[in-house]
Amino acid sequence: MGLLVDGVWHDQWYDTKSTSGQFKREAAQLRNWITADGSAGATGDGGFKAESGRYHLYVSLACPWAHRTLIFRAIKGLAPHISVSVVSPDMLSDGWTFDTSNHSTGDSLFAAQYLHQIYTRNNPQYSGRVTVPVLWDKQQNRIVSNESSEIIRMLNSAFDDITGDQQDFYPAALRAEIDKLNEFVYDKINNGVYKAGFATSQQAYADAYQQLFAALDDIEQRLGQSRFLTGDTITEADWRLFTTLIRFDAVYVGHFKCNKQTIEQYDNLSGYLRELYQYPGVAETVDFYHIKRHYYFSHTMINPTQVIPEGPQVDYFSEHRRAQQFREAE
Ligand SMILES: N[C@@H](CCC(=O)N[C@@H](CS)C(=O)NCC(=O)O)C(=O)O
Repeated sequence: MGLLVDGVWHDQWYDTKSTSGQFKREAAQLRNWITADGSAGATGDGGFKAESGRYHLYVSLACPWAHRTLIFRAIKGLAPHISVSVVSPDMLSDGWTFDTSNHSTGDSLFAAQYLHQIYTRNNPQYSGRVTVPVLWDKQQNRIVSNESSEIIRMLNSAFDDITGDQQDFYPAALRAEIDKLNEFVYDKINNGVYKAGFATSQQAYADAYQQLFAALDDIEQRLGQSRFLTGDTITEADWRLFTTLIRFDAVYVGHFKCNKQTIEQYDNLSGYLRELYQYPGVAETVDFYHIKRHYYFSHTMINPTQVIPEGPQVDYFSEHRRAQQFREAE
C-alpha cells in the first residue's frame, strides 16, 4: 500500500495520527466525463465521446467502489463495448499489481506490472493514491476518471444509443432523493465500515461502529416499507449500498470489527441483498475469493497472520420473496 509523489512510488500506509485515529479517504483527482457526443461533462475536459471498444476499466474484484462500475457495465449491456483488466487481490508494498500468478487477468493494454504505472502513463508527475477503479481512454491514451460514483453515472446513460439499453438508474424525478440517500449511505455505511476497520483509536472505532449500525437499522426499517430504497424500482442508490452489504458478513463483521450483527440477521436487508444479488448479470460480478483474500491478506496491520477465514457459508441464491411481499402489501 502506498502512493505516488511526483511520479515516484512510495510504500506508505494511511496516516491516522494527525486525525486522532480516524481514517479519512482522499478525494479522487481525475474527473473527466464520457458523454454521448463528446462534449465536456460536469468537470474536466471534453473529447471523451461514447464509442464501442474505446474505453477500458481497471478494477479490483475485491473493491466495493470498483464493483459498482462492474455492476453498471453488466446491467447496462456494456460488456461487449468496454474491456476490463482485473488486478491481483493482494495489495502490499507495490500497491495494486497485475501479478497473474494470483488471480489477476494481467494488464491487457500495456502488460504493466503495477497499477501505479497506469497512473504515471497518464501523468509522469502524478502525486496521490493509486486507486481502483480507473477508466482509461485507449484513443487519447489517458485516464478519463478514477471516481467510481461518476463512472457509474457515465455508464448509466452515455452509451445508450450504442447499446439500445434505455434503463435509467438515476431518473430525473428521483435524483434529489437518490443524492440524499447516497450521501447518508456513503458516509455511514460504505465508508463507515472502513472508518471502523481502519480506526487506530478506540474512540474513532466506537463512533464509526455506532453510526454504522444506527444507519443499518434505519435502512432496515425503510426496507420494511418499500421494496428498494426509493420505492418499487432499483436505482443507483441500491447498487451503491449493495457492494457493501455483499462484503459485510464475509469481511466487515470479522476483519473490520463491525460485529453487532450480521446482514443475515436483518429480516429485510437479508432478503433485499438476495434480490439484488439475483438480478441478471450481478452474481457474476461478485467474487468471494478476491474479496476475502484482499482484505485479510493485504491489511497486515489488522491481520498479521494473513490467515483467510473459510466461512461464512451463505446461499445468496436462496429464495427471498421480496416481490410477493410487496405485491401482497398493496
Ligand atoms: N473515490 C474512489 C475511491 C476508490 C478507493 O478508495 N479504492 C480503494 C480500493 S477499495 C483503493 O484503490 N485504495 C488504494 C489506496 O488507497 O491506496 C472511488 O470511489 O472511485
